[in-house]
Amino acid sequence: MVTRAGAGAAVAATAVVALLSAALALYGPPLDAVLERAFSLRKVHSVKDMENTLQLVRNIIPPLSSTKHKGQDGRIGVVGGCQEYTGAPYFAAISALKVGADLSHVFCASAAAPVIKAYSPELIVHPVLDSPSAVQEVEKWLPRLHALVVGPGLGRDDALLRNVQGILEASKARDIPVVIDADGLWLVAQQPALIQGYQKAVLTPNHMEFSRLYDAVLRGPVDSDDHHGSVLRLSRALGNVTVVQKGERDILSNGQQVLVCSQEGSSRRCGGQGDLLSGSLGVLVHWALLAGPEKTNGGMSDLKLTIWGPKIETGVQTRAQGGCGPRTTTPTSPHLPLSPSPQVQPSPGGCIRRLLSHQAVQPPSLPEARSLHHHLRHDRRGGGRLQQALR
Ligand SMILES: NC(=O)C1=CN([C@@H]2O[C@H](COP(=O)(O)OP(=O)(O)OC[C@H]3O[C@@H](n4cnc5c(N)ncnc54)[C@H](O)[C@@H]3O)[C@@H](O)[C@H]2O)[C@@H](O)CC1
Ligand SMILES: Nc1ncnc2c1ncn2[C@@H]1O[C@H](COP(=O)(O)OP(=O)(O)OP(=O)(O)O)[C@@H](O)[C@H]1O
Ligand SMILES: [Mg+2]
Repeated sequence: MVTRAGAGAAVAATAVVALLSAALALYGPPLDAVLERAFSLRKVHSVKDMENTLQLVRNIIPPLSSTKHKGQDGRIGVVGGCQEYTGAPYFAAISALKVGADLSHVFCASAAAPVIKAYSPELIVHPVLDSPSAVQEVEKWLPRLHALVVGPGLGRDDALLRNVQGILEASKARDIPVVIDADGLWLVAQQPALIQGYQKAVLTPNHMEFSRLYDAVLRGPVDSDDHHGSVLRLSRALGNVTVVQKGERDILSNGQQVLVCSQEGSSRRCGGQGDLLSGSLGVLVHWALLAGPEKTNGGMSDLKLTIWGPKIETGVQTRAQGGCGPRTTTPTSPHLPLSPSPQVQPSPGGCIRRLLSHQAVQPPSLPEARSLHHHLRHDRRGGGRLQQALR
């Protein structure tokens, strides 16, 4: 069971800094009291650092206003929930509401529906995923949803996976952003073509899911000496979809840039923390896309920050080189030179939006990507082609 502190820390340790706004949305002021509780088992983070980062995220949070109508700030659908797993879809769907969505739907197998309904009156639970007309049933709702989170608690039943395949196809046809997690990633590993080149897809693999997906797509093991490059390669091989590899440091890439979040989080490794992330991300991806260039200062090249957390990692494309990296790629100080000037400093939403709506380079085809992977693994002399790409 994810404890409150674990949940807060999991949120705060996410790969997508925009999720930090969840800390704000979940707990409201005073933030320092909340962060103190979230990090109570370890030295308390300087709220000042977190505050600076949060300031960047606020740009994409839609303001509350009496002129809005129900659902306007986010209607999110979670596709998952089966006989065995009812917690994961609940965690994902309730996180979407806690972060700030107005409505949260769960499309699950009939056996899971009464259980998830019992967890919360706030969730709109549709027991359709194991129905022969599952795709049509979900398709009816797609015009009313802003984003989907596919996979939490889905399980690996072939019939369910086939239905989810149809739901993904229908979502792509409507240009709906999709966050794919958990057993949704199991499906993508079986059929990478399902999301190939769909740049409004965000994949959120954990360690195991990343290895599985990497092996399925690039036909070889992850290069454990080159995490950044591995995430970049996988993103490129899938046509520049955004990949968020969760871990002690979360590594994100859209096949062009690599972002790293090393913000310290919970040391608990309990089940459900990834579900919190995927549900929260469903809302924030929608908000980041909605925010528009004026709120996220357009493209990557304007971004000064790419690393959120106490350390600057090397190997990240520098800002000068058109990336969103910090002004330097060598560690300059243990702490980020956080000198936000909001009107200049675009929000990390810019990174998210940029990651999601960048003008993609022509990604290599799958065979090309596989041969690049092969060369890189066997061409350790003075930086292979990927290292060139990262410079
Ligand atoms: N309460 C619930 O209903 C929960 C349901 N869950 C669902 O369970 C299904 C399977 O998810 P899992 O995450 O268990 O499956 P994974 O395929 O990610 O994990 C398989 C095995 O790998 C191990 N593993 C995970 N991370 C590892 C790491 N960093 N290093 C080494 N080994 C690692 C795990 O112990 C697990 O036994 C998904 O659909 C997921 O959504 C989980 O989200 C957890 C909570
Ligand atoms: N070793 C670690 N140290 C610190 N934080 C971690 C570590 N591994 C993962 N995290 C953080 O925990 C969160 C969940 O990651 P995790 O790998 O547990 O996902 P998951 O296995 O998909 O979880 P779930 O049980 O919900 O499926 C992420 O935000 C990630 O940043
Ligand atoms: Mg998971």
